[in-house]
Amino acid sequence: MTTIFLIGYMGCGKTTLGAALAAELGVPFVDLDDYIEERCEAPISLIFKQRGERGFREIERRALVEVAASATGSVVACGGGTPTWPGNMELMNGAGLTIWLTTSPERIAARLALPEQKAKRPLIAAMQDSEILRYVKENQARREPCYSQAQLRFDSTRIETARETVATARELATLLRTVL
Ligand SMILES: Nc1ncnc2c1ncn2[C@@H]1O[C@H](COP(=O)(O)OP(=O)(O)O)[C@@H](O)[C@H]1O
Ligand SMILES: O=C(O)C1=C[C@@H](OP(=O)(O)O)[C@@H](O)[C@H](O)C1
Ligand SMILES: [Mg+2]
Repeated sequence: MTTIFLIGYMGCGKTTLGAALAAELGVPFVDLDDYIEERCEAPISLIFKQRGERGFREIERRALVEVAASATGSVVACGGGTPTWPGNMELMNGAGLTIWLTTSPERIAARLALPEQKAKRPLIAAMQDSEILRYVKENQARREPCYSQAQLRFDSTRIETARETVATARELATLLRTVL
């Protein structure tokens, strides 16, 4: 099977749906943030603190190149900002199938405002909950030209529970089996 790259904004469900989709398809799952944390032996928040966003993006680019070459046939959940670095969308579109997972900004903001979600995402960690929705809307709009280079788009706004995630992964797997 071709490698599947899930892209989309922070909190849209790439990691959650990606793991369920890989299980459904019976293929390995790679989360790019987890891969980076293992490689660097440091959490994403510390990498941002020590090297800044630019330093993180350079590490993320190298990780993506490695994963695209080594994890063929896997489902890969990217970080929300992976598509913004020059060449990353071209790399993924050339190496497999890219799927843009979309979810409403309101739902994303509600998920990201949860303390444990906020704490692991340095771009929003210091924000008041009331600032998050505006930031999500503005930042998502800025990133849209990158996300829209995906080959497929899948709206997961209606998924609200873990059980629905599994059902959706099944639906998506069925769809993918017909196109791959
Ligand atoms: N379909 C869903 N229904 C309810 N909550 C979800 C769903 N998908 C994700 N979440 C919640 O939102 C949080 C962020 O999801 P995650 O998969 O980490 O998103 P991403 O990898 O795109 O940032 C998760 O911790 C999870 O609890
Ligand atoms: O959107 C972003 O710039 C980021 C998204 C995060 O991944 P998730 O989209 O899985 O939260 C993580 O890579 C990092 O905090 C930066
Ligand atoms: Mg994730």
